[in-house]
Amino acid sequence: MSILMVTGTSTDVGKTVVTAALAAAAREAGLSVAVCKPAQTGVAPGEPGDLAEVTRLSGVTVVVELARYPEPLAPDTAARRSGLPMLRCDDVVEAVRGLADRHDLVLVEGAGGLLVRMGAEGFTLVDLALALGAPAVVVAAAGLGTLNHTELTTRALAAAGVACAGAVIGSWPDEPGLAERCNLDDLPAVTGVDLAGSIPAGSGRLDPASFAAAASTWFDGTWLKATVTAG
Ligand SMILES: Nc1ncnc2c1ncn2[C@@H]1O[C@H](COP(=O)(O)OP(=O)(O)OP(=O)(O)O)[C@@H](O)[C@H]1O
Ligand SMILES: C[C@H](N)[C@H](N)CCCCCC(=O)O
Ligand SMILES: [Mg+2]
Repeated sequence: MSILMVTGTSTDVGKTVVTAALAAAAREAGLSVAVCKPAQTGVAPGEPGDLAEVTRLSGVTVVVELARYPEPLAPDTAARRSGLPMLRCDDVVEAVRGLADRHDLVLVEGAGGLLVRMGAEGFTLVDLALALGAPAVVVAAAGLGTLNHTELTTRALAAAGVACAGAVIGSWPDEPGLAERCNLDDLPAVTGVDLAGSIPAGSGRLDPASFAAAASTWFDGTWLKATVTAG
């Protein structure tokens, strides 16, 4: 079994779409996959959140959300304002380990960027990754500004002792501009981590069968086999 954390340089950068693509690729490779979204914010009770999108796109149905808060904020802030209980790091670790006992691959999607406070004592995805002994994939934007944001994130992972499994561009434009084209070389150069793939813009709007069939092609094949489908 293996656990892979999915973080990003910020919110709205494509973590959920990348999580769905990784889940679809692993499922297509015959692995049993589970996905955990510890803290969902900005979604009302009963409304579809990130995990509904992961299931819709990848077909993976073993999905676990541990806390949900209505306001679109950092989970600890949203919890305080809602009066709902804060998520606890130990509870997330226990839940993910339980999934890992029963599945080949567990994907854990953070909320927002790497250092967003997810709950009690201000724990972050870094704390979860350390407790689980799991590497993290960093989902990054494609264009101008991503070099700084991505290197900040990979340096924070390195400083904390969390292995970075690679970077993935969450939404690659149909017509990449100058910065996007340069970033394909500059991102691995400045971060020191592999650019493991990129998800074509609009992929989230594909029908599930097309998404699942294409997902594995969006990643470097060697990386995918070593990091994801090896199980
Ligand atoms: N490759 C893509 N194709 C289509 N839509 C995309 C793609 N990447 C991102 N999006 C869209 O951009 C928005 C933000 O993406 P996404 O939900 O994956 O961000 P996120 O990093 O998971 O955010 P959060 O921090 O809330 O979890 C969504 O509406 C999503 O559908
Ligand atoms: C609401 C949003 N979609 C995410 N779920 C939470 C993003 C928190 C970002 C906090 C911050 O970095 O300012
Ligand atoms: Mg998301």
